[in-house]
Amino acid sequence: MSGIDKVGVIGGGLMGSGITEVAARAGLDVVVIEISPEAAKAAAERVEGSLRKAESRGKIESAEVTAVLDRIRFETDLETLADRDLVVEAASEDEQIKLELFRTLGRVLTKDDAILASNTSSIPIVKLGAVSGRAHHVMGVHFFNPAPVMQLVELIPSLTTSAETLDRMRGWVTDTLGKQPIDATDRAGFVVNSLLVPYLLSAIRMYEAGYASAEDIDRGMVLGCGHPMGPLALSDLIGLDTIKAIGKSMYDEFKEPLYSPPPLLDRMVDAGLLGKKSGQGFYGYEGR
Ligand SMILES: C[C@H](O)CC(=O)SCCNC(=O)CCNC(=O)[C@H](O)C(C)(C)COP(=O)(O)OP(=O)(O)OC[C@H]1O[C@@H](n2cnc3c(N)ncnc32)[C@H](O)[C@@H]1OP(=O)(O)O
Repeated sequence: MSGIDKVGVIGGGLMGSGITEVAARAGLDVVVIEISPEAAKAAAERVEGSLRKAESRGKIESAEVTAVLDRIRFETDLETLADRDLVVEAASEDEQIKLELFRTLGRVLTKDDAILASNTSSIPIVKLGAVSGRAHHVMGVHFFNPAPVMQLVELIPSLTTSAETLDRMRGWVTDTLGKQPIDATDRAGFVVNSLLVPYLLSAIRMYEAGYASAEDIDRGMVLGCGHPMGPLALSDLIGLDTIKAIGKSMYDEFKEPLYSPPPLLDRMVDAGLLGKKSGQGFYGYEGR
């Protein structure tokens, strides 16, 4: 057994709310930290909205929705995480923000063997471990969007993560959450984003160059390759700011031009066109 019963999640955005839902549905007590009461309220609505959708699809009973929601608390003070067995950081993909969080969390957690995990897709885990002062207990645990639906979790130990921490996280992901892990090394992009992000950026470049319409690029990959959604719709789902941040981290690490965010992506992020979460990306989502 992983011995992980009390979980903290930093950030209730797309990924944080999904991870919260997954953990609470597995019967765990979850505290979510947001930056303001307003953001905490939005995170609570996100989790409830997803549970109601699952309920409407017959994936979960109504009584269980209430029980799951009762297992989640939304807070704004990191100190409320003191008694947690595991904290999963799912803040925005910004190295400075994450470093500051790990510095603070390393001090806040009171249990000697408490694990600090990051859902980062591209920031070096070893750096987060170093600033936390408890590097043996720090690793990456990378979920996929939408977390309640996607089966995969990447496990990323750094050079300083202990074997025991990795074993406990593998047990948690497999036995408690019922997800399927793969192991990755601490390199920007890990396994999946190293393959996925250049593909998404290539689709954006193709659209930018006027090769084809967004709809036809997406239909091409859905109908021609059997993907559940096309690359531009998937970019909107992930969030264009997130894709830009991941591409930039990967480019910084490898200097591989395919990872470099194209100008159209920069401009869309500057304009606040972030995809589904902002209501507009390559497609419009108002009222959807
Ligand atoms: C960038 C990051 O670092 C890494 C990433 O996250 S990369 C992104 C990875 N994600 C992807 O590639 C997503 C690709 N897209 C897909 O798989 C699908 O299009 C999708 C799952 C997003 C949506 O599929 P679609 O069929 O249109 O949606 P929907 O019918 O609402 O839901 C799909 C299934 O999930 C279920 N579901 C939805 N919400 C749920 C929830 N909260 N809990 C449980 N099940 C849920 C639905 O009931 C449905 O199940 P069914 O097929 O048995 O009825």
